[in-house]
Amino acid sequence: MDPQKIMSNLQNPAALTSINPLGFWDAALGTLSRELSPQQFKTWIQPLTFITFEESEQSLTIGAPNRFKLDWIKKTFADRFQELASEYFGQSTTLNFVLDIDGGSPDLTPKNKELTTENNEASVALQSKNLIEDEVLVEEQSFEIEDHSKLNPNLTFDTFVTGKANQLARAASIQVAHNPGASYNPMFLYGGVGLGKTHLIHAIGNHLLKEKPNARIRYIHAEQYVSDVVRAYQQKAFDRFKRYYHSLDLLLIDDIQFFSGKSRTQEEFFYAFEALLGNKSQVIITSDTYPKEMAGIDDRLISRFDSGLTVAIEPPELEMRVAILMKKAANEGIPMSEDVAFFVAKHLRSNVRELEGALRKILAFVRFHGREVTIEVARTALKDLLSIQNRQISVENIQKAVADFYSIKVADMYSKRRPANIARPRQIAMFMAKELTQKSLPEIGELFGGRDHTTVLHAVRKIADERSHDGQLNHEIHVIEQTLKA
Ligand SMILES: Nc1ncnc2c1ncn2[C@@H]1O[C@H](COP(=O)(O)OP(=O)(O)OP(=O)(O)O)[C@@H](O)[C@H]1O
Repeated sequence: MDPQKIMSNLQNPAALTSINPLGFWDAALGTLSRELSPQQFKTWIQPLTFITFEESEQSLTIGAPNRFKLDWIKKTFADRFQELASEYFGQSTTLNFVLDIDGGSPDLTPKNKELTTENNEASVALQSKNLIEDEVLVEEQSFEIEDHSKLNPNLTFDTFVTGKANQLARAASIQVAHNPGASYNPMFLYGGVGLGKTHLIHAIGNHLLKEKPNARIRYIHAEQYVSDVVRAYQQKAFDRFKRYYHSLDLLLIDDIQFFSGKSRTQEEFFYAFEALLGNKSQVIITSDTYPKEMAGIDDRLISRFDSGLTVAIEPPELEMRVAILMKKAANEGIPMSEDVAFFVAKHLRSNVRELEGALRKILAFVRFHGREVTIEVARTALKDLLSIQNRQISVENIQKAVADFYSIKVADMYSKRRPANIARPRQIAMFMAKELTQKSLPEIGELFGGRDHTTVLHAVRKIADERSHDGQLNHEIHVIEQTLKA
C-alpha cells in the first residue's frame, strides 16, 4: 500500500474505516475470542501477528511463530479468517500465512520483511480429517516424526528479562540447563498465559544444544504430541514413536494441560516419561497450573510430575514490565524512555505477551506517523486497550472485591477501626490500588477514609514484602485480581 495513502487515510477516519487493516485485525481477534474457547484462542490465535496488507492486491499477510502453529492455523482457521476478511473489507481478500519467528511488528509498508511465504488461498479445500479415539482431528498423512529440536534460537537466557516474578524459575532453569538429568527431574514449570514458560524451556534447550551439539533434544507442544500419538495409532507405528521419544536426552513439552482427558496420549507419555527418567534424560514440562490442580490427568502422571522440581512463574511486577518494554523497544531500534515505559506498564499488567502486543502497536504507530515515542503517542496508539483497562479497575472496585473476599464490610475500608481482621484486608486493598490503578499515594489515602499517604506507603511496602515470601497471600491477591478482571 502506498504510504502516502495510509497517511491520508489515517488522517481521515471515514476513509480509514473502509481499509484500515489494523482495524480488521482487532475486529478479527475480537470475533475469534468470542467464538473459541479461551484455551484455543490463547494457543492458536493470540500468538499470530498481523504483518502486511497490500491494498493493490487486496491481500493480507499473517504470521505464525512456528511451523507447527503455522500448519495448524492454515488447516483449521484459514477459512474463518477468510470469511472475516471478506466481511470486513466487503470484497474477496487473499490471505497469506507465513512463518514469523520473531513475532515481527505489524508494519504496513509493503514487503518490508523477508518472509518464508506460503501462499494459502483459503479457498483451498481442507484435507480430509479423521477423528481418532476422541482425541484430536488429524490429517491423513504418513507418520513421520520430525527429527529436529524445534528450538527457537531467539528464546535464550540472554533475551529473558529477570525480576522477582520469574527469578526462581530462571535460576532453576539455569541449573537444569547445566546439569540435565540430575537432581531436578522432571522440572515442572507452571504459570498463567504469556509469562515466559515457553521462552524459558527453549532457553534451556538452546543452552544444552550449544554445550552439546549432538544432544538429542526435542521441544514439542502438547497438542502436537497428541497428534503424533494419533498418527502412530492410525498407522500402527508405535514402535517408531517409542524409539524416537524414548531415546531423547532432553524432552521439553509445553502446555501439558492439553493432555486432559486424552487417555491413550497420557499412557504413551507415561511410558516415555519412565523410559527417559530411567535413562537419566531430562524432562521439562510446562502447564497453566500446578500438578495437583490439573483436571483430566491420570493420578500416576500427576504424582510423577510432582516428583521433581515444581516451580511457578508469576505475573511480572511493575519494574519488570518496565524493563521488558525498554529492552524489547531497544531491540527494535526504537528506544523507549523510562517514563513512557512506566506509563504503559502501569496500564498493562497481566502478562508479557500483552506487553509485546502493546509495544507492537506503539511501534507501528510511530513508524506510520514518523513520531517519537512519547506518553501522548503511547496513549493514542493504545487507546482501545487502555479504555478497556480503565473501565475495569477503580479503587472502589478493588475495595469491594477485597471486602467481599475477606468477608468484611466495604465501609470498613474507610473506617478508623483497626482490628487485624479489618486492618489487613484494608492494607491489601491499598496495595492493590497502587498496583492496579494510576492513583497517587495521597489520592489512595483520600479514598480510604482520608488517610495519610505515609499510611498507604507503609501498607504497600508491607504487603509487597509479605507477598514475595507468603504463597498463600500471593494466591489470594491473584484470585482477587482475577475477579476484578473478569
Ligand atoms: N521475562 C521475559 N523477558 C523477555 N521476554 C519475555 C519474558 N517473559 C515472556 N517473554 C516473551 O513474552 C512472550 C510470551 O511468552 P511465552 O510464550 O514464553 O509465554 P508462556 O508462559 O509459554 O505462555 P502460554 O501459556 O500462553 O504458552 C514471548 O514472546 C516471550 O519471549
